[in-house]
Amino acid sequence: MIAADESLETLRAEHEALIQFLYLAPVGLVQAGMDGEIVMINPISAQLLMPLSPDGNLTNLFAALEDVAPDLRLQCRQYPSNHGMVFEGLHIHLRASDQGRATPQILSLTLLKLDDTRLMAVIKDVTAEVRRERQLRQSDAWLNAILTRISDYALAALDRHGRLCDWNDSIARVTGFGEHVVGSPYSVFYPQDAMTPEHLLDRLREADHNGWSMDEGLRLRADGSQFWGSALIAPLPDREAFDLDDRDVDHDRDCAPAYCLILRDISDKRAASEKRRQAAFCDHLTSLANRRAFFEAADLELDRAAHTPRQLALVVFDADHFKHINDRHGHPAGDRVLCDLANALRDTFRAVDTVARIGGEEFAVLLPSTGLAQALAIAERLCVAVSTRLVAVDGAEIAYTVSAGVAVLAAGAAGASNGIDALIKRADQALYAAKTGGRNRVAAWTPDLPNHENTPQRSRHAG
Ligand SMILES: Nc1nc2c(ncn2[C@@H]2O[C@H](COP(=O)(O)OP(=O)(O)OP(=O)(O)O)[C@@H](O)[C@H]2O)c(=O)[nH]1
Repeated sequence: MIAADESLETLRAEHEALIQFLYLAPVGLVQAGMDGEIVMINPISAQLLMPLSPDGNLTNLFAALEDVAPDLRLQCRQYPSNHGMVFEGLHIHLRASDQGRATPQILSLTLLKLDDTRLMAVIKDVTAEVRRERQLRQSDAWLNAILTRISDYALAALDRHGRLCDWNDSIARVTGFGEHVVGSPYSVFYPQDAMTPEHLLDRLREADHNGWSMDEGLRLRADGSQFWGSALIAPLPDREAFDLDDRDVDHDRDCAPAYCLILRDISDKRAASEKRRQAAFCDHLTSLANRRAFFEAADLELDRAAHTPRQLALVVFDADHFKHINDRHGHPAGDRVLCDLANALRDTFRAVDTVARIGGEEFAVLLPSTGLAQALAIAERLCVAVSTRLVAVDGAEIAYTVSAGVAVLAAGAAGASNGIDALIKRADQALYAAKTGGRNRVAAWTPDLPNHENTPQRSRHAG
């Protein structure tokens, strides 16, 4: 009897020590059921998750993170084994407006499946770490570019407008273009739609500002075939000083080499780099850009618009009565509808637009250099196209519709704006107007639209 009491006491002490550990652990820990219902949560997790919970009620892990990491539920459901790491160090990007914070925050989430009924989540604030990593990656890319064998590259001189100043064998070797390419903008090496004249100048400005500018993506050969390449642009150290915005015609100075372009065929590295990019920037369900990719693209576009005044349009799309579709056909069927909507978006927008899934059934498209009329027309086209589609799931054919809100940042307004959050808020107000106006429609933001932040119909705290 005494032995039984002692072992019970030991058990209690161990349990107490475990609880103490959970409470004092320097990272957030959450134990949940397979449906996300929270069983145990330590103070750090509560601190990090509470501001995200739509209703302030921290009872379900998936619900708390639904707006900022809509993939979780699906990934857990699809995890093939009865225990193991569902994912490790998933970065969840929170905007300032997600939490009423002054600065954005990045959380790292690791999710372990303990057995068929239990999940354990480890949550950390990695904002500072990620910033440092990003700086290191940029330096790495630059060093790599310098150190790799020069024969892999096409090397070209560009004038201050980004036009090719001369031609050499390396250009022919990598791209197949002949001497006639001299005088063309370097976008001649990019597929149609992948670069606008503004983007071309943006890259030059970024090179002026940062010392270099690098991008990776599909490139074009003279015969029309495409390859996966990187393009590094760096200002020449001994170029004549000039102001890019100075459009005075001075022929000699106009044609003088001002930048070097290093174009590289990295097709053999595409698989590895695509895998890395997909993991970090793609939405797991739809393969569209995820929230992180969207906000990074938005910051870049706003920065560009602040330097070179231009319009920037944002369209937010939201599937109508989606809860009803889930309730009637099941969550997996709902997922299929979301994938169908993603395909429709992909087919409708240009390569220079950023098409992203930014919440569960919410999508956003950023259209650089686009005005209101054009954005409205393309959003309308998408809504009409979707309303005529049927998604076949398990013998049923599901019809669905979407509503859209459009907001445009006027040329010259980027510098004075409160960033992308303000633009999202406007597009959201317009979306709300489209919803209350009957759904399956597009609405544009106007100053008289009500601020719906606290209305119960739409509880969105993201953006
Ligand atoms: N299948 C599926 N459903 C999701 C996902 N993310 C969110 N949802 C569901 O989307 C639904 C959104 O519901 P509500 O916000 O009430 O909006 P709604 O029913 O679309 O109604 P309106 O937006 O007002 O037209 C909820 O039922 C969520 O569970 C997902 O990844 N997959």
